[in-house]
Amino acid sequence: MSYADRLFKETCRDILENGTDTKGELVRPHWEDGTPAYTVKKFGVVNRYDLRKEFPAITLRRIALKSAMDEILWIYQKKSNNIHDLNSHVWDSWADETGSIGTCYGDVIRRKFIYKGEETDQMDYVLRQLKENPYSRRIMTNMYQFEYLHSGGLDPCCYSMTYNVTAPRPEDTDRRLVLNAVLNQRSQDMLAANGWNVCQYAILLMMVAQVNDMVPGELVHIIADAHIYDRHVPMIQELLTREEYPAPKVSLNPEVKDFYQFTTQDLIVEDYVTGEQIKNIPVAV
Ligand SMILES: Nc1nc(=O)c2c([nH]1)NC[C@@H]1CN(c3ccc(C(=O)N[C@@H](CCC(=O)O)C(=O)O)cc3)CN21
Ligand SMILES: O=c1ccn([C@H]2C[C@H](O)[C@@H](COP(=O)(O)O)O2)c(=O)[nH]1
Repeated sequence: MSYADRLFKETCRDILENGTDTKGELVRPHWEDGTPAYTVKKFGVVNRYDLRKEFPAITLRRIALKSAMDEILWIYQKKSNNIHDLNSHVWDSWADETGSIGTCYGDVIRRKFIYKGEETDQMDYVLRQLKENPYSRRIMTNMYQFEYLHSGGLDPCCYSMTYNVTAPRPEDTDRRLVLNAVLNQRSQDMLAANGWNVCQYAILLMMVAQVNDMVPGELVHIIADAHIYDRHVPMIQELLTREEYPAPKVSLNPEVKDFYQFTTQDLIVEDYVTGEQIKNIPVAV
């Protein structure tokens, strides 16, 4: 059974049983009808996924893996902040009339800076460090840039990825170096986006590993505020009763050796058996 299902269920149960309620607090998000969107929340959730064992997709309901990858390519490869460059509609509510979500996400990744005399951007910096200096402990992207927050549509939730290379363990038959990462997330909507975010960053780790001829290893997901919105509680309770299936097999077209050449066509998904999709999840804006 999928390990991601177990972790998802454990995290949600923990939030419902031991979390605190924000009801009555001054909360920013609201529902479409203007009602404040309160949550039950848990501070400081840490989930570890080992990509050498299986892909971390929940099977309780289907995660749209190609759309999830498309959004990650939008941020880290196209480095775009315009929803017209995105194939899904998940960001529509946060865009202005030109389609821009402002100075956040891809806009921050795209920004140039000078590193050791050369102009680069955050993603190119990561790719170059992994090639030239793989054992460095300074390989990261960080989208939480205070000087740009005021004109962004939404402060980034998944805001930093720290890449870290380890040697293969004695029992590993694949003797290539292992690429791990810590994903830091300040805020997590468990129903709408937990499964989605985990799969996105697993795919990003797989892409970055492949272009460096490394094995994707552990993804450590650190969530500061893991929450379930009030209107999502019945849907989460129903998900908790669902059957779990084995994790799907997810791989990348092995021909792609350049991070900037990946497309969603290069994602190969096999044996993804899931429970029924939950239609029309209300998203707090
Ligand atoms: N309250 C809230 N929750 C979020 O998850 C969220 C925000 N706000 N603000 C911006 C983005 C948009 N996000 C979203 C919104 C919807 C889906 C969603 O409905 N995903 C569908 C598939 C969508 C598709 O195939 O195009 C799913 O089934 O996972 C995912 C991420 C994550 N973010
Ligand atoms: O990738 C994402 C993007 C957004 N979310 C969720 C987390 C929160 O529920 C909202 C953002 O509201 P804030 O008040 O800015 O925290 O969006 C997510 O889980 N994953």
